[in-house]
Amino acid sequence: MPAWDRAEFEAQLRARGAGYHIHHPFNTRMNSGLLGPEQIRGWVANRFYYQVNIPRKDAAILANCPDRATRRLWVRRILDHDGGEDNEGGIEAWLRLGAAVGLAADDLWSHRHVIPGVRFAVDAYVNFARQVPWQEAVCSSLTEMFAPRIHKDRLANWPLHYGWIDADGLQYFRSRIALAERDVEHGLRVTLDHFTTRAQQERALEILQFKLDILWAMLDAIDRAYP
Ligand SMILES: O=C(O)c1cc(C(=O)O)c2c(n1)C(=O)C(=O)c1cc(C(=O)O)[nH]c1-2
Repeated sequence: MPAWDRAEFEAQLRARGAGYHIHHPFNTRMNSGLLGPEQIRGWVANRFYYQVNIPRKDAAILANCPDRATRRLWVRRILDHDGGEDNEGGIEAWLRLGAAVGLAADDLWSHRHVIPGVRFAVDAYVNFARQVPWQEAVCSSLTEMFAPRIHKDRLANWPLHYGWIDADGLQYFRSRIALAERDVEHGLRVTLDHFTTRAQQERALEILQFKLDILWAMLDAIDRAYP
């Protein structure tokens, strides 16, 4: 099989968006205003486990990457979540989302609401990044290609459907749009440069599918735990 050219390879990656968790029934119900406060709280508390593990995942990629130029760009992702000098960071913003839906900081930090399926899925993502070549872990972050749409949907629909949630709590979603676009630009460049034979390109699609499955499995578990 001949390799795809860059444009076709990128199109193949983007086509996997059909399996993004934006299409999961739980997300569809969330976006249509059909969830109650307990279900929203369950989602926010469980997703916090993802949020706090993203910078650990990114640190694993840094640890495996011998290329200084890549590390310079990648290290920003850790500070995006953990915060830095004049940036509170995404984890702090997620805590404010928690407060807006009625969850105390300790409800989130204690992980007492985290259900097994979410824990296993998130841990699988971090372990993957620890164990594979760094370019493969970079490729697995490319679900972020599809994330700006999901954040924009929440910003548009939550204020309409969930008047009980203080709109200040939605800042996390607002902040992620530009960051996701920046991250994808870099992640896509690494992926298009690294996976060059057709077999490698097929491997990249499998990796992206693995990550899509992690996000999907999280919502399957959440959907079942908060019927
Ligand atoms: O709300 C979402 O649906 C969603 C999805 C994803 C994703 O596609 O992995 C990320 C985020 N949010 C997000 O906020 C985020 O910071 C993030 C980092 C990453 C990653 O894989 O490195 N994905 C995502």
